[in-house]
Amino acid sequence: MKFGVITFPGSNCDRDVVYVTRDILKRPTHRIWHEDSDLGDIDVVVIPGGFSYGDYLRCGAVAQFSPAMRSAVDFANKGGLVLGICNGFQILTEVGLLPGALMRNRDMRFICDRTPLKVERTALTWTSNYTQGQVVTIPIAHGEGCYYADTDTLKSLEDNQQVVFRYSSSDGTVDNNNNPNGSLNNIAGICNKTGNVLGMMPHPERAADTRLGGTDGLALFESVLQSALSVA
Ligand SMILES: N[C@@H](CCC(=O)O)C(=O)O
Repeated sequence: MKFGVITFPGSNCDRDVVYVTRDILKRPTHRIWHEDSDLGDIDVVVIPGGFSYGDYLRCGAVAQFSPAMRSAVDFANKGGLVLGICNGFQILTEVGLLPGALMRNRDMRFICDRTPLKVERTALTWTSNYTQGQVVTIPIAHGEGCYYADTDTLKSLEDNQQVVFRYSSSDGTVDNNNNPNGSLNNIAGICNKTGNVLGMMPHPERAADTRLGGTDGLALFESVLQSALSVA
């Protein structure tokens, strides 16, 4: 399984993802500059966190027009696996691969923390190595992470089981006291209807090495590898 990681001016988590896929998981990893429309021979595109194009206008608004993102949209529409982390999730909503929007955090402040997340769906390429309802601890770092969607969209996300991660307490309680940024329904990550596109505000790549304080995020990348093995 080969990974491709897009870098925009202002990305700051691209190397962290490369460290996980190339150095920890030992998988071929191709770095894709935002001006490249050729993604190369890859199986998974990762859109990393950061402040693409300085977060001007709003997070992800400019990145949606980059040649690499236009190719990533084609790739996703053909069934390719696309993961957007934090700024990557914001970009995925901007290009329309995922519904809804990420707005300013409820308290209007940038949050940098570690937060418990409840895994809501494991019948997915991205999460098969977790258990249903498992609570994992993953870092968050964002100013615009408050997930919003209109009532119909929210209902359809819930009905189709597209909510993959929710902010929770460490015992798995999902409520307003355990919602760092005010996201509707405590949504921390969603997938598209077909499940090949996942966007999440927390950073699994920052929880993939014991030296960084935890490995709860590594299972996400291992799930993807597992799915490739079971298909092969
Ligand atoms: N630019 C984003 C996210 C930062 C990141 O991706 O780590 C924000 O402040 O909301």
